Amino acid sequence: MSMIAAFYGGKSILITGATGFMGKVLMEKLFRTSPDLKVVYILVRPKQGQTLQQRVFQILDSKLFEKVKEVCPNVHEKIRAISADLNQNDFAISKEDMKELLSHTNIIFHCAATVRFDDHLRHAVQLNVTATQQLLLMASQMPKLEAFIHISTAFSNCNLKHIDEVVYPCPVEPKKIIDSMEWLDDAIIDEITPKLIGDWPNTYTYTKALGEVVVQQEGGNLNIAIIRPSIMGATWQEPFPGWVDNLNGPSGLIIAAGKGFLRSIRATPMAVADLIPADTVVNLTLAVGWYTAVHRPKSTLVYHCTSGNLNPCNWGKMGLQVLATFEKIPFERAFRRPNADFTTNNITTHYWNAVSHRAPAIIYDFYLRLTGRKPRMTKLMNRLLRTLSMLEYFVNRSWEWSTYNTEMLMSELSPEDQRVFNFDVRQLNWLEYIENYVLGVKKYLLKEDMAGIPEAKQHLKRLRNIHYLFNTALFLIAWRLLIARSQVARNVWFFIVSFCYKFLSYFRASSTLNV
Ligand SMILES: CCCCCCCCCCCCCCCCCCCCCCCC(=O)SCCNC(=O)CCNC(=O)[C@H](O)C(C)(C)COP(=O)(O)OP(=O)(O)OC[C@H]1O[C@@H](n2cnc3c(N)ncnc32)[C@H](O)[C@@H]1OP(=O)(O)O
Ligand SMILES: NC(=O)C1=CN([C@@H]2O[C@H](COP(=O)(O)OP(=O)(O)OC[C@H]3O[C@@H](n4cnc5c(N)ncnc54)[C@H](OP(=O)(O)O)[C@@H]3O)[C@@H](O)[C@H]2O)C=CC1
Repeated sequence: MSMIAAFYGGKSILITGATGFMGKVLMEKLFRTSPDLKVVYILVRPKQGQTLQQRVFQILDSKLFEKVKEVCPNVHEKIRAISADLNQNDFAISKEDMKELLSHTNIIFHCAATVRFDDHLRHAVQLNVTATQQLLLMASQMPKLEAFIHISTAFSNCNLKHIDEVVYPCPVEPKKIIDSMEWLDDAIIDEITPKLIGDWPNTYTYTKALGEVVVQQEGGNLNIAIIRPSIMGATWQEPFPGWVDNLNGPSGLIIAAGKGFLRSIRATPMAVADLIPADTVVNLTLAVGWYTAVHRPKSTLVYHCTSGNLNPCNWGKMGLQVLATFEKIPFERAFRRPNADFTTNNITTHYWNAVSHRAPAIIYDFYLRLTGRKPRMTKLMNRLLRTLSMLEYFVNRSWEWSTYNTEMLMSELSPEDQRVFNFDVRQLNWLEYIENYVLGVKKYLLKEDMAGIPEAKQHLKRLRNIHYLFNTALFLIAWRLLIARSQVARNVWFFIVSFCYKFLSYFRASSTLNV
């Protein structure tokens, strides 16, 4: 019997960010392994015209929850969606709901965050720092609370090269940042943001670092742990391989490459691609929840959930495997044949951006205009280039994350728990994982049918022919223009033609003699 699964039985668990990528995988695993848990409270905001209940039903109706519905048929009764907005005071939770949360919650998993790299500092601070502070305050009023698990990111200290499982101080105290956000206006915040974030690459990583300091400073007597996943990718094994439902991290770029929009990316092939499957993160999170509640470590432990030091894969290997998978499992209606490459310096990056990204977009938009349609490719390409520029920081560097606490925890688990809550990335086969990832992107993100693969392959063949035809025509036109203008080119041309003629004549003569 799994001790961890048994631990969550009968418990009341509060999850923030349950509607997000990680939150859904976390809820799924909790219900599948501990169907006898008492209740999962989730803090949800109404969104896109959907009520809370509609959002919950949509999640439960997805393929991700198919197995859960078999093991825990009354799962919908065990999820209690609480209307909350983490940007508001007291999260805008009603008095009754707050009372219920405070009196019943046993474990908190705090996953909610803004993960946008370009978020305005005020908003990023509100969600990633102030909301964490408020949640800690709530937690301190929960008499039955056994553990508070805060999800951070391995990149919260990406301004360092070697990162230990400790909370690092920030140059400016989080309290001062929170206070200043209250009275500074947006224009001034915009102006001081680069100075405040210093050598952090964006407001996301910076505010996640501040969030950790808040957890450490204001955790009081709570049993707290911090988990730092690296780049969370599709699921590895559970509930099935390849599940992913948003464009963050590599997923959006896999689509862009598979559809033929992305042709080159400024990345260092040898840099470590520190991906970590979402189910691995969730397994570690649940194990940490159990360990923190049962063993009550004296200080706040930080756990790195990374792959680089145990089972490294680099961007070069990952890119090649992604491309190889497109050969077997192409995406439908590609714009061009998938054929991306890595560039390593500014000049080649600008060159390929002009030739492989902007020029085809302009030509295609011209064609759309000619055929009476609205041009859209240049806009899409500009967005892609903006996204690439934001991600570049992470694909041109390698970090070392120590994983002592994570390995210590692994050794504390029973063999059964090591199996059920496996977070040992040494067992991960990257090639297989990446292939399943690409397949998952096709099935669950693009919602493409596998039956369409033969047609997708045909389409790629047509694109290849168009490509050859286009290149040949371009070459002939350029050559014709050159011959018309340059005596040297004409001489070269006559030399080649006469050489070919002589070669053919010799070949014909010798084959006649042989006969
Ligand atoms: C040798 C052969 C080589 C071949 C290579 C080819 C294969 C390619 C494989 C992949 C290789 C490299 C992948 C590198 C990925 C590295 C990621 C590193 C990240 C590490 C960070 C730390 C991890 C974390 O802690 S948190 C999670 C990370 N957070 C994110 O990823 C968020 C990033 N996104 C943003 O910040 C924004 O969305 C932004 C700034 C990118 C775009 O903002 P904007 O306002 O312009 O647009 P949106 O409104 O957000 O969206 C507009 C539009 O774009 C779509 N979109 C959104 N995000 C992405 C994306 N990441 N990629 C592609 N497209 C994206 C979005 O859906 C919208 O589409 P619509 O159609 O308009 O709805
Ligand atoms: N994805 C990754 O690669 C990595 C993620 N992490 C961390 O893991 C955690 C989960 O990330 P992930 O699941 O990918 O993120 P998502 O963007 O998928 O999910 C974010 C969640 O936060 C919720 N949220 C955002 N704003 C509010 C608000 N004002 N009120 C209530 N809820 C809100 C979202 O709700 P809604 O659905 O309403 O928008 C959503 O449920 C984050 O803490 C992130 O920093 C760490 C490393 C890597």
